[in-house]
Amino acid sequence: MVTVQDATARILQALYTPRTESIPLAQAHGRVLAEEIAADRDLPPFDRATMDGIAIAYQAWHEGRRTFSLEGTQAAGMPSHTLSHPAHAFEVMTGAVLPSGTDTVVRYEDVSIQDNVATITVATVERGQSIHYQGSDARREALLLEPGLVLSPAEVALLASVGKPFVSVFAPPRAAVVSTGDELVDVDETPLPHQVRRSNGHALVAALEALHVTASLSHLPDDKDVLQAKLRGLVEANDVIILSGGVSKGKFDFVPEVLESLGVVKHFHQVSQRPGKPFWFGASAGGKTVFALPGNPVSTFLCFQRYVKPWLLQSLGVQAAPAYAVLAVPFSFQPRVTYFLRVSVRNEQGRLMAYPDAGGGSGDFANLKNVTGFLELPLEQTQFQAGEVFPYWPFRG
Ligand SMILES: Nc1nc2c(c(=O)[nH]1)N[C@H]1C(S)=C(S)[C@@H](COP(=O)(O)OP(=O)(O)OC[C@H]3O[C@@H](n4cnc5c(N)ncnc54)[C@H](O)[C@@H]3O)O[C@H]1N2
Ligand code: MOO
Ligand SMILES: [Mg+2]
Repeated sequence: MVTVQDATARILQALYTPRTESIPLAQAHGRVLAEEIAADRDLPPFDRATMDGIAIAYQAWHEGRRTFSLEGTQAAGMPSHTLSHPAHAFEVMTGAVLPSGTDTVVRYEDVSIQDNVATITVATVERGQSIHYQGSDARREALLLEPGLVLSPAEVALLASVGKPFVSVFAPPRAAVVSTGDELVDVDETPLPHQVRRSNGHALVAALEALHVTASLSHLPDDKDVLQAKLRGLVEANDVIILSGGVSKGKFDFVPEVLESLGVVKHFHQVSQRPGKPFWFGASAGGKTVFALPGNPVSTFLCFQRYVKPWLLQSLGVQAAPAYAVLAVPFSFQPRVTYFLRVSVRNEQGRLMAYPDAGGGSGDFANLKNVTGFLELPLEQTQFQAGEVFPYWPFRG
Protein backbone atom coordinates (compact mmCIF):
# COMPACT_ATOMS: atom_id res chain seq x y z
CA MET A 1 0.00 0.00 0.00
CA VAL A 2 1.30 3.46 -0.91
CA THR A 3 0.02 6.93 -0.06
CA VAL A 4 -1.59 9.19 -2.63
CA GLN A 5 1.60 11.26 -2.64
CA ASP A 6 3.81 8.19 -3.29
CA ALA A 7 1.46 6.97 -5.99
CA THR A 8 1.53 10.39 -7.66
CA ALA A 9 5.33 10.56 -7.52
CA ARG A 10 5.74 7.09 -9.01
CA ILE A 11 3.30 7.82 -11.81
CA LEU A 12 4.99 11.08 -12.65
CA GLN A 13 8.34 9.28 -12.81
CA ALA A 14 6.93 7.05 -15.54
CA LEU A 15 6.08 9.69 -18.11
CA TYR A 16 6.08 8.72 -21.75
CA THR A 17 7.97 10.60 -24.44
CA PRO A 18 5.51 11.91 -26.99
CA ARG A 19 6.15 12.08 -30.70
CA THR A 20 5.37 15.34 -32.46
CA GLU A 21 3.15 15.96 -35.47
CA SER A 22 2.44 18.87 -37.74
CA ILE A 23 -1.23 19.84 -37.93
CA PRO A 24 -3.20 22.55 -39.74
CA LEU A 25 -3.81 25.70 -37.73
CA ALA A 26 -7.56 25.05 -37.88
CA GLN A 27 -7.04 21.95 -35.74
CA ALA A 28 -4.63 23.50 -33.25
CA HIS A 29 -7.09 24.65 -30.61
CA GLY A 30 -6.66 22.59 -27.42
CA ARG A 31 -3.51 20.83 -28.61
CA VAL A 32 -0.13 21.10 -26.87
CA LEU A 33 2.52 23.13 -28.67
CA ALA A 34 5.75 21.25 -29.42
CA GLU A 35 7.85 24.01 -31.00
CA GLU A 36 9.11 27.45 -30.10
CA ILE A 37 7.24 30.23 -31.88
CA ALA A 38 9.10 33.46 -32.58
CA ALA A 39 7.87 36.68 -34.14
CA ASP A 40 8.70 36.65 -37.87
CA ARG A 41 8.37 40.48 -37.99
CA ASP A 42 8.05 43.23 -35.45
CA LEU A 43 4.62 43.26 -33.82
CA PRO A 44 3.04 45.49 -34.98
CA PRO A 45 5.13 45.47 -38.15
CA PHE A 46 4.78 49.23 -38.77
CA ASP A 47 3.66 52.32 -36.88
CA ARG A 48 -0.08 51.75 -37.04
CA ALA A 49 -2.80 54.38 -36.74
CA THR A 50 -5.24 53.37 -34.00
CA MET A 51 -7.91 55.95 -34.83
CA ASP A 52 -9.59 57.18 -38.00
CA GLY A 53 -8.65 60.86 -38.36
CA ILE A 54 -5.76 62.95 -39.60
CA ALA A 55 -2.01 62.43 -39.27
CA ILE A 56 0.05 65.54 -38.58
CA ALA A 57 3.59 66.55 -37.72
CA TYR A 58 3.33 67.41 -34.02
CA GLN A 59 5.86 70.23 -34.31
CA ALA A 60 3.40 72.25 -36.41
CA TRP A 61 0.73 71.95 -33.69
CA HIS A 62 3.33 72.80 -31.06
CA GLU A 63 4.18 76.00 -32.94
CA GLY A 64 0.53 77.02 -32.90
CA ARG A 65 -0.86 75.68 -36.17
CA ARG A 66 -4.48 74.51 -35.96
CA THR A 67 -5.46 74.22 -39.65
CA PHE A 68 -3.90 71.71 -42.00
CA SER A 69 -4.30 71.26 -45.76
CA LEU A 70 -5.06 67.68 -46.58
CA GLU A 71 -2.69 65.99 -49.03
CA GLY A 72 -4.70 62.82 -49.42
CA THR A 73 -5.84 59.70 -47.60
CA GLN A 74 -3.70 56.95 -46.10
CA ALA A 75 -5.95 53.89 -46.20
CA ALA A 76 -5.22 50.60 -44.47
CA GLY A 77 -3.40 48.23 -46.79
CA MET A 78 -1.64 50.97 -48.78
CA PRO A 79 2.08 51.67 -48.74
CA SER A 80 3.11 54.70 -46.73
CA HIS A 81 2.56 58.15 -48.25
CA THR A 82 5.00 60.94 -47.46
CA LEU A 83 3.93 64.37 -46.19
CA SER A 84 5.33 67.03 -48.52
CA HIS A 85 5.02 69.96 -46.08
CA PRO A 86 4.84 70.09 -42.25
CA ALA A 87 1.78 72.37 -42.36
CA HIS A 88 -0.15 69.69 -44.22
CA ALA A 89 -1.82 66.51 -43.03
CA PHE A 90 -3.10 63.20 -44.36
CA GLU A 91 -6.40 61.65 -43.56
CA VAL A 92 -5.52 58.30 -42.03
CA MET A 93 -7.55 55.19 -41.31
CA THR A 94 -7.24 52.78 -38.35
CA GLY A 95 -4.83 50.05 -39.33
CA ALA A 96 -3.03 52.17 -41.89
CA VAL A 97 0.70 52.81 -41.89
CA LEU A 98 1.47 56.20 -40.39
CA PRO A 99 2.44 58.44 -43.35
CA SER A 100 6.09 59.34 -43.20
CA GLY A 101 6.66 62.89 -42.04
CA THR A 102 3.80 62.59 -39.55
CA ASP A 103 4.04 61.49 -35.92
CA THR A 104 0.65 62.15 -34.35
CA VAL A 105 -2.95 61.19 -35.15
CA VAL A 106 -5.96 63.33 -34.27
CA ARG A 107 -9.28 61.49 -34.48
CA TYR A 108 -12.13 62.75 -36.68
CA GLU A 109 -14.19 63.60 -33.58
CA ASP A 110 -11.60 66.29 -32.69
CA VAL A 111 -11.32 67.77 -36.18
CA SER A 112 -13.62 69.62 -38.57
CA ILE A 113 -12.94 69.33 -42.29
CA GLN A 114 -14.04 71.82 -44.91
CA ASP A 115 -12.74 72.38 -48.45
CA ASN A 116 -9.94 69.92 -47.92
CA VAL A 117 -8.67 71.77 -44.85
CA ALA A 118 -8.78 70.15 -41.42
CA THR A 119 -9.11 72.30 -38.29
CA ILE A 120 -8.31 70.78 -34.94
CA THR A 121 -11.12 71.67 -32.52
CA VAL A 122 -9.70 70.39 -29.22
CA ALA A 123 -7.34 72.16 -26.85
CA THR A 124 -4.84 69.35 -26.32
CA VAL A 125 -2.95 67.05 -28.60
CA GLU A 126 -0.16 64.80 -27.29
CA ARG A 127 2.86 64.00 -29.41
CA GLY A 128 2.53 60.46 -30.76
CA GLN A 129 -1.09 59.96 -29.76
CA SER A 130 -3.23 57.24 -31.35
CA ILE A 131 -0.26 55.34 -32.75
CA HIS A 132 0.59 51.69 -32.06
CA TYR A 133 4.35 51.76 -32.56
CA GLN A 134 6.24 49.21 -34.62
CA GLY A 135 7.71 46.48 -32.41
CA SER A 136 6.07 47.79 -29.25
CA ASP A 137 4.35 44.42 -28.60
CA ALA A 138 7.24 42.20 -29.67
CA ARG A 139 10.45 42.55 -31.64
CA ARG A 140 11.24 40.39 -34.66
CA GLU A 141 12.67 37.02 -33.53
CA ALA A 142 11.38 37.50 -29.98
CA LEU A 143 10.18 34.23 -28.45
CA LEU A 144 6.38 34.34 -28.26
CA LEU A 145 5.31 30.80 -27.33
CA GLU A 146 7.08 27.81 -25.81
CA PRO A 147 6.48 24.05 -26.01
CA GLY A 148 4.06 22.67 -23.43
CA LEU A 149 1.46 25.36 -23.91
CA VAL A 150 -2.13 24.24 -24.44
CA LEU A 151 -3.18 26.32 -27.44
CA SER A 152 -6.18 28.53 -26.78
CA PRO A 153 -7.92 30.70 -29.36
CA ALA A 154 -5.61 33.54 -28.27
CA GLU A 155 -2.55 31.58 -29.41
CA VAL A 156 -4.31 30.53 -32.61
CA ALA A 157 -4.48 34.25 -33.43
CA LEU A 158 -0.80 34.66 -32.66
CA LEU A 159 0.18 31.63 -34.76
CA ALA A 160 -1.80 33.02 -37.68
CA SER A 161 -0.18 36.43 -37.32
CA VAL A 162 3.35 35.01 -37.50
CA GLY A 163 2.53 32.94 -40.58
CA LYS A 164 2.07 29.38 -39.29
CA PRO A 165 -0.46 27.53 -41.47
CA PHE A 166 0.85 24.35 -39.83
CA VAL A 167 2.03 23.96 -36.27
CA SER A 168 4.01 21.26 -34.51
CA VAL A 169 2.16 19.74 -31.56
CA PHE A 170 2.71 16.70 -29.37
CA ALA A 171 0.99 13.62 -30.72
CA PRO A 172 -1.36 11.91 -28.32
CA PRO A 173 -0.26 8.49 -27.05
CA ARG A 174 -1.64 5.37 -28.67
CA ALA A 175 -4.16 4.45 -26.02
CA ALA A 176 -6.38 1.48 -25.26
CA VAL A 177 -9.21 1.37 -22.76
CA VAL A 178 -10.09 -2.11 -21.55
CA SER A 179 -12.96 -2.89 -19.25
CA THR A 180 -13.26 -6.31 -17.64
CA GLY A 181 -15.98 -8.33 -15.96
CA ASP A 182 -18.29 -11.26 -16.74
CA GLU A 183 -21.33 -9.47 -15.34
CA LEU A 184 -21.14 -6.68 -17.88
CA VAL A 185 -22.99 -6.40 -21.19
CA ASP A 186 -22.75 -3.80 -23.93
CA VAL A 187 -24.84 -0.63 -24.09
CA ASP A 188 -27.13 -1.97 -26.80
CA GLU A 189 -27.77 -5.31 -25.08
CA THR A 190 -30.61 -6.13 -22.69
CA PRO A 191 -29.05 -7.22 -19.40
CA LEU A 192 -30.31 -10.34 -17.65
CA PRO A 193 -31.33 -9.85 -14.00
CA HIS A 194 -27.79 -10.62 -12.77
CA GLN A 195 -26.04 -8.45 -15.35
CA VAL A 196 -25.37 -4.72 -15.71
CA ARG A 197 -24.48 -2.60 -18.70
CA ARG A 198 -20.87 -1.55 -18.81
CA SER A 199 -20.19 2.14 -18.44
CA ASN A 200 -16.61 2.61 -17.24
CA GLY A 201 -15.00 2.07 -20.63
CA HIS A 202 -17.26 4.63 -22.25
CA ALA A 203 -16.52 7.17 -19.51
CA LEU A 204 -12.77 6.63 -19.91
CA VAL A 205 -12.88 6.97 -23.70
CA ALA A 206 -14.86 10.20 -23.33
CA ALA A 207 -12.46 11.53 -20.69
CA LEU A 208 -9.53 10.81 -23.01
CA GLU A 209 -11.31 12.38 -25.96
CA ALA A 210 -11.64 15.56 -23.90
CA LEU A 211 -7.82 15.54 -23.80
CA HIS A 212 -7.56 14.93 -27.56
CA VAL A 213 -6.61 11.29 -27.09
CA THR A 214 -8.55 8.83 -29.23
CA ALA A 215 -8.52 5.43 -27.54
CA SER A 216 -9.67 2.00 -28.67
CA LEU A 217 -12.25 0.37 -26.42
CA SER A 218 -12.48 -3.32 -25.69
CA HIS A 219 -14.07 -5.51 -23.08
CA LEU A 220 -12.57 -8.70 -21.71
CA PRO A 221 -14.01 -11.47 -19.55
CA ASP A 222 -12.67 -12.49 -16.12
CA ASP A 223 -10.69 -15.26 -17.78
CA LYS A 224 -6.96 -15.48 -17.21
CA ASP A 225 -6.10 -16.97 -20.58
CA VAL A 226 -8.24 -14.59 -22.57
CA LEU A 227 -6.91 -11.63 -20.58
CA GLN A 228 -3.35 -12.75 -21.18
CA ALA A 229 -3.78 -13.27 -24.90
CA LYS A 230 -5.66 -10.03 -25.55
CA LEU A 231 -3.67 -7.81 -23.21
CA ARG A 232 -0.40 -8.98 -24.77
CA GLY A 233 -1.49 -7.59 -28.12
CA LEU A 234 -2.87 -4.39 -26.62
CA VAL A 235 0.30 -3.69 -24.63
CA GLU A 236 2.40 -4.22 -27.75
CA ALA A 237 0.28 -1.93 -29.90
CA ASN A 238 -0.20 0.98 -27.49
CA ASP A 239 1.72 3.47 -25.37
CA VAL A 240 -0.78 3.41 -22.54
CA ILE A 241 -3.43 0.93 -21.42
CA ILE A 242 -6.17 1.95 -19.03
CA LEU A 243 -8.06 -0.97 -17.53
CA SER A 244 -11.06 -1.04 -15.27
CA GLY A 245 -11.97 -3.84 -12.88
CA GLY A 246 -10.39 -7.09 -11.81
CA VAL A 247 -7.72 -5.58 -9.56
CA SER A 248 -9.05 -6.28 -6.06
CA LYS A 249 -9.05 -9.42 -3.89
CA GLY A 250 -11.74 -11.45 -5.69
CA LYS A 251 -11.22 -14.99 -6.96
CA PHE A 252 -11.59 -13.66 -10.51
CA ASP A 253 -9.52 -10.50 -10.15
CA PHE A 254 -6.73 -11.64 -12.48
CA VAL A 255 -5.59 -8.34 -13.93
CA PRO A 256 -2.45 -7.72 -11.79
CA GLU A 257 -0.99 -11.20 -12.20
CA VAL A 258 -1.74 -11.27 -15.91
CA LEU A 259 -0.04 -7.91 -16.41
CA GLU A 260 3.03 -9.06 -14.51
CA SER A 261 3.16 -12.25 -16.56
CA LEU A 262 3.34 -10.01 -19.64
CA GLY A 263 6.38 -8.16 -18.31
CA VAL A 264 4.54 -5.11 -17.02
CA VAL A 265 6.39 -4.30 -13.81
CA LYS A 266 4.23 -3.34 -10.85
CA HIS A 267 5.09 0.12 -9.47
CA PHE A 268 2.42 -0.10 -6.80
CA HIS A 269 -0.77 -1.92 -5.94
CA GLN A 270 -3.25 -0.35 -3.51
CA VAL A 271 -3.31 3.27 -2.48
CA SER A 272 -4.40 4.53 0.95
CA GLN A 273 -7.34 6.38 -0.50
CA ARG A 274 -11.07 6.12 -0.86
CA PRO A 275 -12.43 5.50 -3.35
CA GLY A 276 -9.99 3.59 -5.50
CA LYS A 277 -7.88 1.69 -2.97
CA PRO A 278 -7.16 -1.35 -5.21
CA PHE A 279 -5.54 0.80 -7.95
CA TRP A 280 -2.62 -0.99 -9.66
CA PHE A 281 0.01 0.84 -11.72
CA GLY A 282 2.90 -0.51 -13.75
CA ALA A 283 5.16 -0.02 -16.74
CA SER A 284 7.00 -2.32 -19.11
CA ALA A 285 10.64 -2.14 -20.08
CA GLY A 286 9.50 -1.00 -23.51
CA GLY A 287 8.06 2.16 -22.00
CA LYS A 288 4.44 1.05 -21.99
CA THR A 289 2.38 2.42 -19.11
CA VAL A 290 -0.53 0.55 -17.56
CA PHE A 291 -3.14 2.02 -15.25
CA ALA A 292 -5.33 -0.76 -13.87
CA LEU A 293 -8.14 1.12 -12.18
CA PRO A 294 -10.54 -0.38 -9.66
CA GLY A 295 -13.84 -1.36 -11.25
CA ASN A 296 -16.31 0.47 -9.04
CA PRO A 297 -17.41 3.25 -11.38
CA VAL A 298 -16.64 6.19 -9.09
CA SER A 299 -13.19 4.70 -8.35
CA THR A 300 -12.45 4.33 -12.05
CA PHE A 301 -13.59 7.87 -12.68
CA LEU A 302 -11.71 9.44 -9.76
CA CYS A 303 -8.48 7.59 -10.55
CA PHE A 304 -8.60 8.83 -14.12
CA GLN A 305 -9.02 12.46 -13.04
CA ARG A 306 -6.52 12.27 -10.19
CA TYR A 307 -3.76 10.15 -11.80
CA VAL A 308 -4.17 9.43 -15.52
CA LYS A 309 -4.96 12.98 -16.59
CA PRO A 310 -1.97 14.60 -14.79
CA TRP A 311 0.28 11.84 -16.15
CA LEU A 312 -0.85 12.58 -19.67
CA LEU A 313 -0.52 16.36 -19.30
CA GLN A 314 2.93 16.14 -17.71
CA SER A 315 4.07 13.73 -20.40
CA LEU A 316 3.18 16.45 -22.91
CA GLY A 317 5.11 19.03 -20.90
CA VAL A 318 1.99 20.88 -19.76
CA GLN A 319 2.55 22.69 -16.47
CA ALA A 320 -1.00 22.48 -15.11
CA ALA A 321 -1.42 24.59 -11.98
CA PRO A 322 -3.13 22.65 -9.18
CA ALA A 323 -6.64 23.78 -8.37
CA TYR A 324 -7.91 24.43 -4.85
CA ALA A 325 -11.35 24.98 -3.37
CA VAL A 326 -12.73 25.99 0.00
CA LEU A 327 -14.76 23.44 1.94
CA ALA A 328 -18.06 25.25 2.46
CA VAL A 329 -19.42 23.19 5.39
CA PRO A 330 -17.71 21.01 8.03
CA PHE A 331 -17.08 17.38 7.12
CA SER A 332 -15.68 14.39 8.96
CA PHE A 333 -14.28 11.13 7.67
CA GLN A 334 -12.93 8.38 9.90
CA PRO A 335 -10.43 5.95 8.41
CA ARG A 336 -6.99 7.46 7.99
CA VAL A 337 -6.89 7.42 4.21
CA THR A 338 -7.00 10.25 1.70
CA TYR A 339 -10.65 10.80 1.01
CA PHE A 340 -11.81 12.13 -2.33
CA LEU A 341 -15.02 13.89 -1.41
CA ARG A 342 -17.51 14.51 -4.18
CA VAL A 343 -18.33 18.19 -4.19
CA SER A 344 -20.23 20.71 -6.19
CA VAL A 345 -18.19 23.87 -6.49
CA ARG A 346 -19.72 27.33 -6.79
CA ASN A 347 -17.85 30.55 -7.36
CA GLU A 348 -18.99 32.88 -4.59
CA GLN A 349 -17.48 36.36 -4.97
CA GLY A 350 -14.27 34.97 -6.38
CA ARG A 351 -13.91 32.07 -3.95
CA LEU A 352 -14.49 28.50 -5.13
CA MET A 353 -16.78 27.10 -2.44
CA ALA A 354 -17.10 23.31 -2.37
CA TYR A 355 -20.39 21.79 -1.18
CA PRO A 356 -20.16 18.05 -0.39
CA ASP A 357 -22.50 15.53 -1.99
CA ALA A 358 -20.68 12.38 -0.94
CA GLY A 359 -23.06 9.93 -2.61
CA GLY A 360 -23.74 6.34 -1.69
CA GLY A 361 -20.29 4.78 -2.04
CA SER A 362 -18.05 4.11 -5.00
CA GLY A 363 -20.75 2.20 -6.86
CA ASP A 364 -23.03 5.26 -6.89
CA PHE A 365 -22.01 6.86 -10.14
CA ALA A 366 -25.49 8.31 -10.68
CA ASN A 367 -24.51 10.90 -8.08
CA LEU A 368 -21.62 12.17 -10.25
CA LYS A 369 -24.20 14.11 -12.24
CA ASN A 370 -24.74 16.29 -9.14
CA VAL A 371 -21.11 17.23 -8.59
CA THR A 372 -18.34 19.11 -10.36
CA GLY A 373 -15.30 17.32 -8.97
CA PHE A 374 -13.47 15.82 -6.02
CA LEU A 375 -11.97 17.56 -2.99
CA GLU A 376 -8.81 15.80 -1.79
CA LEU A 377 -9.02 15.51 2.00
CA PRO A 378 -5.63 14.51 3.43
CA LEU A 379 -5.18 11.33 5.48
CA GLU A 380 -3.64 13.20 8.42
CA GLN A 381 -7.03 14.69 9.29
CA THR A 382 -10.40 13.21 10.15
CA GLN A 383 -12.22 16.49 10.90
CA PHE A 384 -12.41 19.11 8.17
CA GLN A 385 -13.60 22.60 9.04
CA ALA A 386 -15.64 24.97 6.91
CA GLY A 387 -13.24 27.47 5.34
CA GLU A 388 -10.30 25.06 5.00
CA VAL A 389 -8.72 24.94 1.54
CA PHE A 390 -7.99 21.61 -0.17
CA PRO A 391 -6.81 20.41 -3.60
CA TYR A 392 -9.73 20.17 -5.98
CA TRP A 393 -9.98 17.88 -9.02
CA PRO A 394 -12.65 19.17 -11.37
CA PHE A 395 -14.01 17.08 -14.19
CA ARG A 396 -16.28 19.55 -15.93
CA GLY A 397 -15.35 22.32 -18.34
N1 LIG B 1 -12.09 -8.36 0.05
C1 LIG B 1 -12.03 -7.18 -0.53
N2 LIG B 1 -12.92 -6.89 -1.48
C2 LIG B 1 -12.89 -5.70 -2.09
C3 LIG B 1 -11.92 -4.75 -1.74
C4 LIG B 1 -10.98 -5.09 -0.73
O1 LIG B 1 -10.09 -4.30 -0.37
N3 LIG B 1 -11.06 -6.31 -0.18
N4 LIG B 1 -11.90 -3.53 -2.35
C5 LIG B 1 -13.17 -3.07 -2.84
C6 LIG B 1 -12.97 -1.88 -3.61
S1 LIG B 1 -12.47 -0.51 -2.75
C7 LIG B 1 -13.20 -1.82 -4.94
S2 LIG B 1 -13.09 -0.30 -5.76
C8 LIG B 1 -13.55 -2.97 -5.73
C9 LIG B 1 -12.63 -3.01 -6.98
O2 LIG B 1 -12.81 -4.18 -7.58
P1 LIG B 1 -12.18 -4.60 -8.94
O3 LIG B 1 -11.25 -3.64 -9.48
O4 LIG B 1 -11.72 -5.98 -8.76
O5 LIG B 1 -13.44 -4.53 -9.90
P2 LIG B 1 -14.53 -5.62 -10.15
O6 LIG B 1 -14.56 -6.58 -9.05
O7 LIG B 1 -14.30 -6.14 -11.51
O8 LIG B 1 -15.81 -4.72 -10.14
C10 LIG B 1 -16.20 -3.99 -9.03
C11 LIG B 1 -17.58 -3.40 -9.25
O9 LIG B 1 -17.55 -2.48 -10.32
C12 LIG B 1 -18.46 -2.84 -11.35
N5 LIG B 1 -17.89 -2.56 -12.64
C13 LIG B 1 -16.69 -2.98 -13.08
N6 LIG B 1 -16.47 -2.58 -14.34
C14 LIG B 1 -17.55 -1.88 -14.71
C15 LIG B 1 -17.95 -1.21 -15.90
N7 LIG B 1 -17.14 -1.20 -16.97
N8 LIG B 1 -19.12 -0.59 -15.94
C16 LIG B 1 -19.93 -0.62 -14.87
N9 LIG B 1 -19.63 -1.22 -13.70
C17 LIG B 1 -18.47 -1.86 -13.63
C18 LIG B 1 -18.65 -4.31 -11.15
O10 LIG B 1 -19.84 -4.78 -11.74
C19 LIG B 1 -18.59 -4.46 -9.66
O11 LIG B 1 -19.84 -4.16 -9.08
O12 LIG B 1 -13.37 -4.16 -4.99
C20 LIG B 1 -13.92 -4.12 -3.66
N10 LIG B 1 -13.79 -5.40 -3.08
O1 MOO C 1 -12.50 2.13 -4.50
MO1 MOO C 1 -13.48 1.24 -3.76
O2 MOO C 1 -14.52 1.80 -4.88
O3 MOO C 1 -13.19 2.40 -2.48
O4 MOO C 1 -15.00 1.04 -3.12
MG1 LIG D 1 -13.17 -7.49 -8.07
